[in-house]
Parts: sequence; structure tokens; C-alpha cells
Amino acid sequence: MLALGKLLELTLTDHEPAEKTQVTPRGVRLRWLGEGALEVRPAESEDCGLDLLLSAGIHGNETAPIELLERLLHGVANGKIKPRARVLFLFGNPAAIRKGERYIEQDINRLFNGRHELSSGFEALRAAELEQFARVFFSKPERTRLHYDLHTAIRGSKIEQFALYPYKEGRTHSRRELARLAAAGMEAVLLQSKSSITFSAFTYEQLEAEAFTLELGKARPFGQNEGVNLDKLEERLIQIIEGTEPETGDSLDGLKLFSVAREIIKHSDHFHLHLPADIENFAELSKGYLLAEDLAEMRWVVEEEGARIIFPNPKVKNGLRAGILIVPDSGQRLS
Ligand SMILES: O=C(O)CCC(=O)N[C@@H](CCC(=O)O)C(=O)O
Ligand SMILES: [Zn+2]
Repeated sequence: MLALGKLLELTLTDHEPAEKTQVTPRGVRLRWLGEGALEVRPAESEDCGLDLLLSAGIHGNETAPIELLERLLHGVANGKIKPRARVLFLFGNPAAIRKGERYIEQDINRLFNGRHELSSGFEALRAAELEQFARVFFSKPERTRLHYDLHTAIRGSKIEQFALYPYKEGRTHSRRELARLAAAGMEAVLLQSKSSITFSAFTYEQLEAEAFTLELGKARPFGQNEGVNLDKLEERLIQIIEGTEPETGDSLDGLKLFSVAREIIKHSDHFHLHLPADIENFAELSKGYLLAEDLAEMRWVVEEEGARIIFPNPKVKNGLRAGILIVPDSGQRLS
């Protein structure tokens, strides 16, 4: 296997490779771009015109997606996977991955779309660097752009694997991309309805990529991910990389759609979330339920029919999202 296939090992040991570019016997070029960043380029005659960005480890303790990218990279580096797409592999927060923590000083996934400019510290610098890797990678004209940012969640979930689809004014969510996600094992998609500061929101809003955050199960340390089944996603990603993906058609095949009713923002240290500590993502909340309270008698009471909660987290920093209240979506606005 080519040494650059060991991107995770290089990243975990904070090593710069001696050779920055290596080529497989089939003419696939691997190029180390910087810490946790590796570009794979097929021979020109093989190129199918797709640019695929795969990121993981934006949160350092979410290891199942990191292990998945490592398997894909090994496959490319030892010739078992035969790429026809350009692929950029990114490990988002190397320092946090090395420590096995979500972040060190601040959550990188709240620092995109310019937010890093208002902040300081190495996570802000890394967010700027990740934006730049993505910007350069997606700068080639007339190519198809796709980004999957892979995560696992803090808590268990009634719906194990799901996607979050960013929003941009004037752009519609693609039914075809949703069908592809269903084929990759996603059981639900949350259609966002406002601009955001996550990595997938950046590539979707600014770089014209189709982009998704994928939630793939519960976060566990390296080597303890047997409970996270990524077989369907892995098979689909290999097909996308090799340009052998079967046509999915338009059928959403039982995929559940949701939209955001409200984001719960923590404004102060007085914020209190009235949910059990072990509540699962997608837990249903009945109308009239007092969900949260904050300073100045601010109250979040559930008013929506069919409401559910995802990512409840009262420990986030003030000013950040402490949960999302979602409702079923009919999918009428898909293109
Ligand atoms: O389990 C949780 O509370 C968070 C899991 C996670 O990291 N989710 C992402 C979602 C990103 C998005 O909204 O697209 C995050 O919170 O950054
Ligand atoms: Zn995450």
C-alpha cells in the first residue's frame, strides 16, 4: 500500500510525510495537502467528472466515520478501489481527534461561513484552512460537486442514520440526492430552512456543492464501533468513487423527511432544558410541553403538531444551538 494511504496514522502522530505525492500502478495520484488532508486524482482518461469531498473528525470523538474514511483510503492506496472521481479526504480537527474529544477550545462546526473571522485560536484557524481546502478542491469548472460531512451523535437516536440538508435562498433541495441518500442507508433527512455555520452549510452555500451532514450512530472511541453499521454507506461511497453507482431514480423509498420548526438557542447560564438526560434524538414531544427556559422569562413551549427534538445539549456555549425542534415535512418543495 502507498504510504500516503496511511493518512490517519500520519494525522494521529502529527507527522508530515516525506513524499507528498505518490502514484498507484493504475495512475491514481495521491497528494498530501496538509495536516489531515489528502487529494485523490484518477488518471485523466478515467475521470468521470465528479469532485467528492469526504470529511470526518470535525468532532474529534466521532470515530466511526474516521475509521470509514481510513478504510476507503486504504482501498484506494492498495488498488482495491479504482477511483474515477476526484476525492478530497479531510480529517477536520486533528488535535481533537488525537485527544478523543469533540473539540479542544471551541466547536469547529460553528465556525464556518465566515464565523472563524470573528474568533481566534487554532480551531478558528483550522476552520479557515478547511474552507480553503474545500474552495480550491471545488474550484474546477463544469464538474459535479458533492460533499458528505460524516458525524456520529452524542446520544442514542430513534432514527439511527439520517442526513441534514443545508439551505440556501433560491436553491431547492434535490429529490435525486435524497434518493441517493436513501440508497446509502439514510432513514431520514432534515431539510434546513435557513443559512448555517456548519461545514456542509459552507460548501452548499458558497461552493455550489450538493452537501450534507450525515449522522451515522452514536459516538464511541476508536475500535469500539461494532454497533455502528456503515455497510450500506460504504458500498455506496465506493460506487460513487468508482463511477459505478446504479441509477437510483426518484423514489425516496420510505425516507422520512423533516423540517426545522425552531432552533433552541441557549442565551445565558440560566438556560434550562426540561428533558431527561438520556432522551434520544427524534423523541416526540407533545403540544404544550415546556421544553426550555432562560433568562428574562424566556420559555420554549411546544406548539407544533408531531414535534420531535434532535441534538438537545444544554452544555453548549451561550449563543449556540442547544437543540432543534423538528416537524414532519411533505417534501412538496423538492426539485
Ligand atoms: O449529538 C449531537 O448533539 C451533535 C451531533 C453533531 O455533531 N451534529 C452536527 C450537525 C451539523 C449540522 O447541523 O449540519 C453538529 O452539531 O455539528
Ligand atoms: Zn459531530
